[in-house]
Amino acid sequence: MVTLSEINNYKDLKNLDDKNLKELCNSIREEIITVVSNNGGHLSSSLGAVELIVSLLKVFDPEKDKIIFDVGHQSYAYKILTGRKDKFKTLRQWGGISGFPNPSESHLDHYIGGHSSISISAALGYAKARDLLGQNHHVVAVIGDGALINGVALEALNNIKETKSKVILILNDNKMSINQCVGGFADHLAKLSVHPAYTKLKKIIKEHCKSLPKGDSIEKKISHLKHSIKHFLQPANMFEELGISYWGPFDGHNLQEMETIFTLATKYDRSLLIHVVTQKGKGVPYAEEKPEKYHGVSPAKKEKNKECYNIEWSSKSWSEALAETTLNLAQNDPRIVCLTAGMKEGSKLHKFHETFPDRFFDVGIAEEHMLSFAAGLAAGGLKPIVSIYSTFLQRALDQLVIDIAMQKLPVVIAVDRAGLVGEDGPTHHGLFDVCWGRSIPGLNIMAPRDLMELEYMLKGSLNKNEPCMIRFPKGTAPLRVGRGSIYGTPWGNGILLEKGQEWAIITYGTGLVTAYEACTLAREKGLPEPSIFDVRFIKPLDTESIKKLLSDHVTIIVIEESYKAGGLGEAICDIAATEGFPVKLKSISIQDQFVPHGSRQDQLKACNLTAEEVVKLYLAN
Ligand SMILES: Cc1ncc(C[n+]2csc(CCOP(=O)(O)OP(=O)(O)O)c2C)c(N)n1
Ligand SMILES: CC(=O)[C@@H](O)[C@H](O)COP(=O)(O)O
Ligand SMILES: [Mg+2]
Repeated sequence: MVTLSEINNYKDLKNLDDKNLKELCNSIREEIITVVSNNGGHLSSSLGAVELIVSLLKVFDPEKDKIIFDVGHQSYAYKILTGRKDKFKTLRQWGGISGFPNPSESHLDHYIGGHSSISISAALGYAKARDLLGQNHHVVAVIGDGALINGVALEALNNIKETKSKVILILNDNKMSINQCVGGFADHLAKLSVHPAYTKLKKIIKEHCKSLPKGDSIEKKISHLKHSIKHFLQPANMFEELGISYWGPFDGHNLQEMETIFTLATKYDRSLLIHVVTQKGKGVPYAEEKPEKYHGVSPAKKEKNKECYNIEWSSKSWSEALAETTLNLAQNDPRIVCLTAGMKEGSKLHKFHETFPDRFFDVGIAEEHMLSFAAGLAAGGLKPIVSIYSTFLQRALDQLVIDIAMQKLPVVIAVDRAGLVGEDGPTHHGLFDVCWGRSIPGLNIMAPRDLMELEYMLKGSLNKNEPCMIRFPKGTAPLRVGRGSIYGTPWGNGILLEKGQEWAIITYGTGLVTAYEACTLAREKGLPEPSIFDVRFIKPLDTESIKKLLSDHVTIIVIEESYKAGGLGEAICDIAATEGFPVKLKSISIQDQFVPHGSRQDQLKACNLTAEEVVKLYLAN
């Protein structure tokens, strides 16, 4: 029996027959399950793509050919087979290998993964570069049915005919994004999967696939097969209409079938799309049954929130709290509608969907469309709440600026996963929204420090009749941070939570936790305790209160889990410089770097966002 331990890398696949390859696939699955159970990671997609990746690596040579995985959350088998077998146990850990492809990790990762739907564009770029530079290799993009519907992927499909450089697209169709794929494209792919012409074609190909000859006769076989494919491509097919040959659908778990088709694709002279049908979660009954539940698995070791003076933790995540509050508010206001771009699972919006199916819109992975759609809904008189991760909001920056802010439309954007996100790493941190958000005229940006504030800010934003962004992090939400009540603090004002001496911490959101920890540490060390000021509203800023803090303290430390450039620290520096306050102003924020994957604790430490560093900074001259 062949197991992973007998394989060094993909080059060894050449010597394995079908039976051995099947055994190897089982062994790869076992390794993926073992590591993901401990470290967390993207289980269902990776399980579903094992045979696909093994077949790709039998036919293509990644030393020469370029293979680009869309998102890359399905590429664990590729990592294992391309020199990272031993390191795979460090998946997503600090200093270990990334959960996504990354060329800085291996020269066999040809493009960075993390965000979806860019693989066709990247492949087309690689292919055009190859042709203009007179090189000779294959370029393959592997894209899922969920990722395919995004605007970027569709723009790339549209450009293939014009670009005239051959790319091989592999559409991994498992009928799932994170949740079930919905929409016109899903219907089109489903029709292709059952169309009688393709069923007949599949039969012929299966006949051809029974044995793949060597040498000259492969050319004969390919020419025969090509002829058959041409003959049977009659039904309406959007890929064919776009000038891309469509081959499929094939069984994405049938190694022989895929090897033959991929070999044939290498001989074909035009861009083509190979439609393979796979089962998300393949080989593991619980993942097959509930692929959405095992799409992203959390690490076995849960990070605990530290007990801290004046902070009471809840058992809810920020996402759960946002979803619950949205639902409660929607019960009393029929104009409230809720939107997500394929993230119903992570954003915990099931209950809203079930309760108000007509007021819930999952647009699929289509962030740009979602924001313009929300703008239209608001212009039409509704109150849209857009639930989106900070990192994915980057995709729709233009829509936020022009469609929403410039038209002053009352869209509420609930920005989830703001700050460091842990194991998903640099592609998924929400570290930019404050920096670019502050520069957008008329946009209100706020960060609740606890659940009471979240509710207050969501209600207030819905009444404000202006564009509002509410940002909150990944993980558990505090029930209460600092003083119990925010009532009496006017909308837009910051709040002095602790009155200390000599030094003050100015911050928002998760910075409050660090601030309270620093306060506790200062007390333990016999140092003066700081004032703690929560700005609450990052834009517009409560300038008057900040001026008072600047005049009442010798040292000010600004803490923010966001990039320094364009952040709160700079805004306060600006006030201090303009008004000429003779204050020592220091800040701890994210410096000019992409923060690697690992636990959130590892990341906070690496970015100096800890109580120890705050106290150290206070003591430094
Ligand atoms: C721009 C962007 N939006 C959202 C996501 C979150 N996300 C990651 S994988 C995924 C589903 C992708 O579905 P598909 O491409 O079909 O791959 P599958 O998970 O089915 O293997 C989503 C929504 C992302 N990575 N990038
Ligand atoms: C690959 C991807 O983009 C998503 O699956 C993402 O990893 C989800 O993040 P959460 O686990 O924080 O929901
Ligand atoms: Mg899919």
